[in-house]
Amino acid sequence: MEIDKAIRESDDKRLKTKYNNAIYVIKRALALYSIEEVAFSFNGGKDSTVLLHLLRAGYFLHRVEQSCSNGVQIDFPIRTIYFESTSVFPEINTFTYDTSKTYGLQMDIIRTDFKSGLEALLKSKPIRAIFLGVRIGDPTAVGQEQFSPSSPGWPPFMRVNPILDWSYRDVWAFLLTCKVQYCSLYDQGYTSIGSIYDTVPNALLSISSTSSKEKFKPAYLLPDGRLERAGRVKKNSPLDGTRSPAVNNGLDSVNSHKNRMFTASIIGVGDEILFGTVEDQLGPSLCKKLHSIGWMTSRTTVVRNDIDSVAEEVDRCKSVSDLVFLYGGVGPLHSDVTSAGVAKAFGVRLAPDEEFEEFLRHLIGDHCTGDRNEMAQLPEGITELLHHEKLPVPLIKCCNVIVLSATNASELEKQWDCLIELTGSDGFLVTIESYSSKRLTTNLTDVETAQPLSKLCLEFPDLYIGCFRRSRQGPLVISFEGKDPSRVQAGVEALCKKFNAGAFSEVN
Ligand SMILES: Cc1cc2nc3c(=O)[nH]c(=O)nc-3n(C[C@H](O)[C@H](O)[C@H](O)COP(=O)(O)O)c2cc1C
Ligand SMILES: Nc1ncnc2c1ncn2[C@@H]1O[C@H](COP(=O)(O)OP(=O)(O)OP(=O)(O)O)[C@@H](O)[C@H]1O
Ligand SMILES: [Mg+2]
Repeated sequence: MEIDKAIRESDDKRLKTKYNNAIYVIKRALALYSIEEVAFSFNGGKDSTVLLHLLRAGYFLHRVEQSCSNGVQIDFPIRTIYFESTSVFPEINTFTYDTSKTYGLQMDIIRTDFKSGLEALLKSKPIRAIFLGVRIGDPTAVGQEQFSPSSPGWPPFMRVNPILDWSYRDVWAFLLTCKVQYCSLYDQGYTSIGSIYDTVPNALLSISSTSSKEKFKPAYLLPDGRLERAGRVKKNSPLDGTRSPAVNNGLDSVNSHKNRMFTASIIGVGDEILFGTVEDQLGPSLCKKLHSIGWMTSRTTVVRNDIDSVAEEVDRCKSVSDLVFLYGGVGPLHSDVTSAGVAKAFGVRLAPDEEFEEFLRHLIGDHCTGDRNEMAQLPEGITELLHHEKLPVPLIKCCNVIVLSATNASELEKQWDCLIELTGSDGFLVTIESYSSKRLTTNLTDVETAQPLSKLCLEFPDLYIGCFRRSRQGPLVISFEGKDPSRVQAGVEALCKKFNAGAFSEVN
């Protein structure tokens, strides 16, 4: 069988592992369901093309194991379904029909929507399981396993996803190693194909050209598979191939809010801090750093090394803060539960991240191999790696949650500087107008100062006016914080006026 042979002869260890796992899933499905009970959902896309050849190989190997085959090539009896729509690219349509002919597929063409098409199909055929080319990173993959029952509201069948854990790079390694045909659009800069209305070539593959027609490199040259959907245009937005929504990443909204208040929450993960064995340096240090760029820390907490404790706190903070910073509990140990807690808070699972794995391999060496590297498991579909040349391993950002791997103040200093550099003046950690502050001390009693201070707070609602003392007997310190230095000064003067001259002195 030519596919099996091509993989066995290849020296790509990773591809072999992915292939063997996918074949295992296919063989289990063929053992669980009869051939009449399975179907293959094929649409001419790259992922379903990979799946077609895996199914051909898997079916062949299944037959060999059952001693039904003498090794001679057999045809492909798995029912194939294609939902043909009027908005499909003609190249995709032609490729799907041509491939069906080449491999003798029994193809059912369905011209209604997925749900009603499947309802009708399942009524007329004994189908119980459908093979799909869904992969981690596809928006529809969230929450799916290799065997996942169809969603509530859909007709009942088993979704079988043999290439769920394949990356973009794995897909291309397979197609090129097996030298199989794929749709011509992938040689013209398309990296993931939807309908003609929502798909353009991936701008990251554009070659600058002097002629009027823009040229693109082939899909397999995309260096970062996480950007495969950068050629998908957001629904309801005009087609614009030069500025993809995936790359823009919501920065416009940050820019337009440059003058508003930004708030952060800080979560430390560490039983040791709670036991009092270790003194927390990172929380206070982060507060200072955030304050220095004009942010307001609205909450700091320390939670136990326990997935639910982390998840509950992240869930609470992520909706009320612009950014949530987490530190502690990062690594491969049993107590390193931070990633799992973040995943749980967002309702996604942990999945292997190939790119992160590569960084860890460079750092740790080959002690941790491929899929078994627990540290390389990150919240699926929501993780962005923040790269900086000074960081041996990128930082992890899941929506508005940033996981810092620092364990002491100097490591934090470095990671913070990288974050600030990375996000520049208009990124997610936008530097806004910093706080201006003044402090006064006084030997007046609390009782004497209380009422005038309350009034002052009403007169200056734009200032934070706080009081603290370093000892019960020592002087009272009154602090003024605000974005407008002249208002801070006015607040200070207004307080001094309420008392005799010399009642207050300014301190740093
Ligand atoms: C055979 C088949 C089965 C599907 N089953 C489900 C399902 O159980 N639940 C669901 O939410 N979507 C299901 N879908 C829809 C897909 O998740 C997804 O919406 C569709 O592939 C369109 O993807 P696109 O928007 O990226 O083009 C199914 C699609 C196909 C073709
Ligand atoms: N119109 C369709 N007809 C049949 N199956 C479909 C259709 N659209 C999607 N599918 C199934 O869903 C899977 C995932 O679709 P998706 O668009 O993510 O992948 P693809 O089309 O194979 O590749 P690409 O990401 O390059 O578009 C497909 O591999 C296929 O199994
Ligand atoms: Mg597609």
